[in-house]
Amino acid sequence: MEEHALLECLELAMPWLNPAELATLSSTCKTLNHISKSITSARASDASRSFENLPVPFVNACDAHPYAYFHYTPSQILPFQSSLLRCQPWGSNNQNSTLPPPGRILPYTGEESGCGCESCGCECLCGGFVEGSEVMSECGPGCGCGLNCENRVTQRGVSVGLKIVRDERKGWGLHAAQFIPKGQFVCEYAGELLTTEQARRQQQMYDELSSGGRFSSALLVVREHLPSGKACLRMNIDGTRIGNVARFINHSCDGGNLLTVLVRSSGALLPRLCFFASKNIQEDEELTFSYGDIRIREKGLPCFCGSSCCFGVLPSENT
Ligand SMILES: C[S@@+](CC[C@H](N)C(=O)[O-])C[C@H]1O[C@@H](n2cnc3c(N)ncnc32)[C@H](O)[C@@H]1O
Repeated sequence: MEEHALLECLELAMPWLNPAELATLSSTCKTLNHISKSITSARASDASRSFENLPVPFVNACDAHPYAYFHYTPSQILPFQSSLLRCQPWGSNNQNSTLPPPGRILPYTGEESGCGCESCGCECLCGGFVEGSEVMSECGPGCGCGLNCENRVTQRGVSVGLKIVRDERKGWGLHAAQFIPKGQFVCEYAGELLTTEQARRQQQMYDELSSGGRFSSALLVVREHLPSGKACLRMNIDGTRIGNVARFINHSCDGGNLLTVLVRSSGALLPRLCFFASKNIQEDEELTFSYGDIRIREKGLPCFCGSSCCFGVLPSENT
C-alpha cells in the first residue's frame, strides 16, 4: 500500500481507539505520534463530538489529563441501543457530521398539522409544569409538530455555552461559558437506562473502583413522587460509560444552581431528566445540584463543594 493511502487508513482508524490504545500506538513512530496528538487536541476541544449545537471544550490548568473518555449520547438510551454505541469514533476532523445523534427523540417528519398544544394552535395537554410537582410535559412523538415547536424546549440539545473544567479535588466539573439566565434549559441527564437490578450491580462495582480513588461514576437514580409522597417511578440513568455533558455536573450540599425537572414528551414511554438554571448563573460559574439526601456513611467519599452548609461527605444512593 502506498504511504499516502496507509496514512489515510490510519487517520480513519485511530479515532476509534481509547486513550491507552492511542498512547501505545503513538509511541511507535513520529507519524503515529503526530496523528495521535491531533486526535487528542480534537477530543479536548469538544466533549460532545459535534452532537450538540455548540462545542463543549475541556479546560485543565491543574494536571496532565487533556480530556475524559466516554461515549456520547445527547439523550437517554435503552439497553438495546447501547450495544450500538460500544464503539464510537472521536477526534477525527469530519466526524459525526453524517451520523444521526444516538438516543435523541426523533421529531415528527410528516406534514406538520399542528400538534394540539397552545403554541401550535390546537388543544393537547403538552407544555408547562404539572402543578404541585417538578414534572413538565412537552410535545413529543405523539404530536404533529416539528422540532421548532415552542413546546419542545428540552429536545433541541444544549444551546448555552458550557465548558468542562478540571479541579484538583473534584475532578472534572461542568461550568457556564456564558451568562445563563434563571429558568433557562441547560441540558438533559443522558445515559443508559438500567433496570434496578443492573443499577445495583453497577453501583457496587463503581463503589469498589471509586474507593481506590481516580474513578468517577455517573449513575443517577431518579424517583418520581405522587402528591402523597410515595415514589411511583424509578429510573436509573447511567452516564458513566455512555453519557452527555451532564455526567460532569458535581454535587453541592446547598442545592447548587440547577433545578432537576422530569420532562414527559407526549407519546414517549419514559420521562427524561432535565436541568434548568434555578438562578442567574454568571460566566465561569460551576454548575451544580444536590445529589440527594445526605446519609453519612463511614466510607463515603469526601465532599469538596465548598458551600457553608457542606456535610463533608457526598450523598450516597442506597440502590
Ligand atoms: C457525576 S460525576 C461528576 C464528574 C466528576 N467530577 C468527573 O471527574 O467525571 C460524580 C463524581 O464526581 C465527584 N464529585 C462530585 N461532586 C463532588 C464534590 N462536591 N466533592 C468531591 N467530589 C465530587 C465524585 O467522585 C463523584 O463520584
